[in-house]
Amino acid sequence: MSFTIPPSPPARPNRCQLFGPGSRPELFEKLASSEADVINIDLEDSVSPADKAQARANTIKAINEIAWGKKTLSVRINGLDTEFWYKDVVDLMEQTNGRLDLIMIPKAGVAADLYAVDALVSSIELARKSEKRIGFEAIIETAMGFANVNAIAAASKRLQSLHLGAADFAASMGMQTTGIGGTQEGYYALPPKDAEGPRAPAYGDVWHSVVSAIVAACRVNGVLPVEGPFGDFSDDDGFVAQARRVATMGMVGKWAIHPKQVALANSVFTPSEKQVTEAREILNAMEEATRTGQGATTYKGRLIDIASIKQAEVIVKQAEMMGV
Ligand SMILES: CC(C)(COP(=O)(O)OP(=O)(O)OC[C@H]1O[C@@H](n2cnc3c(N)ncnc32)[C@H](O)[C@@H]1OP(=O)(O)O)[C@@H](O)C(=O)NCCC(=O)NCCSC(=O)C[C@H](O)C(=O)O
Ligand SMILES: [Mg+2]
Repeated sequence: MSFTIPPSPPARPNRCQLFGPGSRPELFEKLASSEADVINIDLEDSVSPADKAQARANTIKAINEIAWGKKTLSVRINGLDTEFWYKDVVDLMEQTNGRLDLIMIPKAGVAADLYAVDALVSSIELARKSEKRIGFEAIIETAMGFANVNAIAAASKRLQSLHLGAADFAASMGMQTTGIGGTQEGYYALPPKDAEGPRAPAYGDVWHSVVSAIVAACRVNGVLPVEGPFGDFSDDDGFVAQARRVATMGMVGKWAIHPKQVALANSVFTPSEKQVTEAREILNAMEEATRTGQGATTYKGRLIDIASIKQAEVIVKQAEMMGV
């Protein structure tokens, strides 16, 4: 272990974040009554420029009037290159009742993007003598954000989570696809020309490197890593496969852009009974091994050692936080 111990991420469930455009107020009660842990009302790319002011007003009314229960409530503001973002922040903070938990910053490219929003938010909190500190979420969805992900993850004490935005990321990287998340048709390899058997394509995970970079940056800085949207909400199997891949890589949750994706995300990011039982059995086996002076032992025919304790603790801690 390094002498530098990374901070712990926020201890709250973040299995599913359900999005709804601020310009569709008829969805707000449905967001509030969903099973998602986090609700994101969007003022950015799902709202057309002509609707920005109305969407902001709808969102402020909804924050003040709807019973959001125990949900973490977040609003995605407009990008820092627009004329909208400062007013998003000022109006949200000055005209709401303290129920807003997080501000989501899209297309974070450099650490100073978070610094700028932090300065504005801090000034408003000071002026209003607010006891509550607004937290941040930021989206890595540009080549610049990918290149600066470590600095962005360390940029503000307010930062609670970092997200992959697959659609903007693909565009910014110049990727040859219009798919939002999941397996991409063109990203495959073939067996060698002279290999035996049929020459079936093997699809790779085109998001792997950026997911891995986000997870590492988050784990170093005590921030939650979260997977963004999966656009084809008619493809449940594709959603689950993508969610399971990133859960296996260390992400804690995923966005839902349609209500039918909420249960899918919750089921993937809640450890199963089998996983929790196995993790507890590993901890018991290692306790017994330690008692008899061994650092390593076997469990179901495979090696377990002191590192296995840490792996098992990840699952047990998640289960305890989610009450399963
Ligand atoms: C994708 C949608 C536009 C589809 O809307 P709609 O056609 O109304 O869906 P359905 O008819 O299938 O709806 C069935 C029922 O579910 C309710 N509904 C629909 N959507 C939502 C929702 N988001 N939250 C809660 N409830 C919802 C409908 O009202 C129907 O209810 P009922 O009539 O009572 O049965 C729409 O789902 C939508 O707008 N989704 C969110 C879009 C969004 O927020 N996008 C922003 C995030 S993704 C992004 O920005 C990309 C990212 O930044 C990147 O770069 O990757
Ligand atoms: Mg985006």
